[in-house]
Amino acid sequence: MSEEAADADATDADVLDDLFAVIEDRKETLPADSYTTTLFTDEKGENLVLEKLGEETTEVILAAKDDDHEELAHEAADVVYHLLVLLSMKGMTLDDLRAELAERR
Ligand SMILES: N=c1c2ncn([C@@H]3O[C@H](COP(=O)(O)OP(=O)(O)OP(=O)(O)O)[C@@H](O)[C@H]3O)c2ncn1[C@@H]1O[C@H](COP(=O)(O)O)[C@@H](O)[C@H]1O
Repeated sequence: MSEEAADADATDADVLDDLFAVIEDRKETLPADSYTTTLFTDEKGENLVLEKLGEETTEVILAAKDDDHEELAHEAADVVYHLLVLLSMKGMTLDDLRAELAERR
């Protein structure tokens, strides 16, 4: 574990659930000035998410090749955020992801 990760507060353990809850709330309430809202309201929103996943995944690969841990964490977070938005768009939840991962243990 990196020093930065080790320093993270214990409550950060819930960060994925918290982020998914925020995404679900944006989908429900559609506040202005929210990037997430634009993804849910733009008629091309799903395509935007899919394009972002492609772009950010490429950036993950480049950061990994450069062995740039800070950039890798940044780009991986972009991928995870857009992946969670995609799951929400499809009416899925983090539990679907957990169930799939758990089946592989
Ligand atoms: N985790 C994220 C998150 N990750 C990425 N993004 C957005 O996704 C977009 C990615 O586009 P870019 O590729 O241009 O990103 P970039 O980082 O500028 O570019 P690169 O560094 O990847 O090259 C940017 O607009 C980012 O702001 C996110 N936008 C929102 N969130 C979370 O969602 C919550 C709700 O945000 P809003 O909907 O904006 O209120 C926030 O509190 C955050 O926790």
